[in-house]
Amino acid sequence: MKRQKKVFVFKYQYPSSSFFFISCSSVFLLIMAASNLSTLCSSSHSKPSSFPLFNTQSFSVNSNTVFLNNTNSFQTLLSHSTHNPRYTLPLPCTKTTNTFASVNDDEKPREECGVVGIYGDPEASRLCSLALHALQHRGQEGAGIVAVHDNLFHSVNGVGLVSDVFNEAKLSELPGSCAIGHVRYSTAGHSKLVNVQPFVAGYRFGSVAVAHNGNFVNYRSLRAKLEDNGSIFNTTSDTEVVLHLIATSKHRPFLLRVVDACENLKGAYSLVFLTEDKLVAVRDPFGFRPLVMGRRKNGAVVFASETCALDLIDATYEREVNPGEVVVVDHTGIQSLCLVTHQEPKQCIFEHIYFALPNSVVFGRSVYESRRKFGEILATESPVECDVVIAVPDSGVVAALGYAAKAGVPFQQGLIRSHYVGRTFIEPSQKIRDFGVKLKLSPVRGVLEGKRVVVVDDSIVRGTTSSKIVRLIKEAGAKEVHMRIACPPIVASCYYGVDTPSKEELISNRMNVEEIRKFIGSDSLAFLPLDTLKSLLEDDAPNYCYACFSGKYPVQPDELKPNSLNKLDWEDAFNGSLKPIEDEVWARNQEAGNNIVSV
Ligand SMILES: O=P(O)(O)OC[C@H]1O[C@H](OP(=O)(O)OP(=O)(O)O)[C@H](O)[C@@H]1O
Ligand SMILES: NC(=O)CC[C@H](N)C(=O)O
Repeated sequence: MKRQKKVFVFKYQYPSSSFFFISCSSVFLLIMAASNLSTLCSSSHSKPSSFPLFNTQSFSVNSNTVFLNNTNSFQTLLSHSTHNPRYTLPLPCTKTTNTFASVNDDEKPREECGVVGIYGDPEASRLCSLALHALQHRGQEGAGIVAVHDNLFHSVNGVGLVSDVFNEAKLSELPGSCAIGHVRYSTAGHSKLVNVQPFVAGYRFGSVAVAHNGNFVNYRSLRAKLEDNGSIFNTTSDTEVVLHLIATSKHRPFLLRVVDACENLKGAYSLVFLTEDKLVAVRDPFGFRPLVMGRRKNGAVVFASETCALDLIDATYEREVNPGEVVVVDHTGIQSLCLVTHQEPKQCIFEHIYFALPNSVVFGRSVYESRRKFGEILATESPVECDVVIAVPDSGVVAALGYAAKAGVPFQQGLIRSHYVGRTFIEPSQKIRDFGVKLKLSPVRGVLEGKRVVVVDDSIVRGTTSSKIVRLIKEAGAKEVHMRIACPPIVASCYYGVDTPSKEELISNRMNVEEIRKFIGSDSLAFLPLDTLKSLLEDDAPNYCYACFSGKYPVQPDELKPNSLNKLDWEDAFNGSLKPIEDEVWARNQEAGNNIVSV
């Protein structure tokens, strides 16, 4: 039986644009139809609460029943394959190129993926590649771009850095004025070509490409359900489920399929979709991961994970995609829908601490300013007699500048970072990994010798980096080494797109501050207290997720992250459901001592 859609529509009185509010079963949609793009998107940093009031008006979608609703409850409306040859869904209109390069893997918190989408620029794929360069810090495992031209999808992707994957010849294989791109760090599914995004799929009514930043916490159960209904998966990435959900949705048009798919998703997602004629950007109702919108002088609309990508391609920042918002761009203009009623957003504070570039504005705040303040607070709350302040480059630099300024002590470059070693230098064995820090960071003896040194870093995860750094600095002749960490202790794993290790592997979960100090060998150690961090954010404090510092998860993960030491390689095998085997067969196998492990 066809699902009956109950539709609530609100029209916003706004010159040359209309805002509608719709409810599609349990999902509420706010449609903001704009005939005048410049009018619609003229806001500066739009905050969650900046949505205007709505006036009710009947509106019918697909001839279904229309219901009126009260406007007031919405006043505070709030505000993540490339197709590759192994992808076997019907893709009659897709041309694909894969590029292979080296791939690394490590056990640090991995950066976030980065996404970009461009609508209406003849150089769409070139601009996408530039934007991906700007977002490279968010993912270094793989990169890809999908462009659409004359209803044909063209895709280039590969493992490695953007510069490894794209060159002039590759970009010339991506014609068209609309494109999406992705740089990947895996959270679900291993770091292999098959999981490099964007993914492209063909379904009954056309083709769709998707790029995702985030992590679906109900991925395994969704996948199991889809597989039970006959879906055949071609990757081991959580992102693929969204394509199956869209393909199996009974709704039409495409936009409602996206909304229907999102109804089923739990967790973090900043997504960009590309169809033959549309670019769609979606941010989950909690707004865990960032997504901004901008525009180029020629009117081309750009979506990107961070404003630094907009800056690079001369696009003017217009606003954030609000938590729970679906923004659709096509030849008729821009429509905006909202997936749910008011929810307090839970934006990732770690974007400000570590992931984002300091020149970006994330969640309406300057990352540079946040980090500088974190450093200042550390200097105020955890002062120590010292001669020099140094940073662990790169992400500790701005906080160190803040610390030095506040403490009135000179900031110096006591550690030189090799830019030929990636942000996530990886080695499979701990023994070799230990060389990683040494390879990446070299001490400057002249700065450190005989000095009492304050070292500022953004975070301690397992404690590997800190312990190596303290040793390096002491070997360079420092008299004292005082570690200052510009974030609270990380005690819980992230399920929303940050590939932090399991709880058991986090040093702050196993040791108190004094024990960590002894472990890393510093003369003193201080973290930024969580309460202080919250008070710095002032009224915005409730709008952030602190789960990695508190273990309080806004969206409960369906299952706990396995200890990476026990991670199973079959995760990437195409051998059926990834859902834990919980039935009798599993019990029998266990009794029989068969080697089947539930993760
Ligand atoms: O306690 P650990 O497990 O060693 O992880 C913490 C370290 O990892 C990150 O550095 P990374 O090299 O990834 O990033 P960066 O180059 O941006 O500083 C972070 O800045 C810490 O230095
Ligand atoms: N870091 C991310 O945002 C990862 C996106 C997606 N979950 C993947 O593993 O590819």
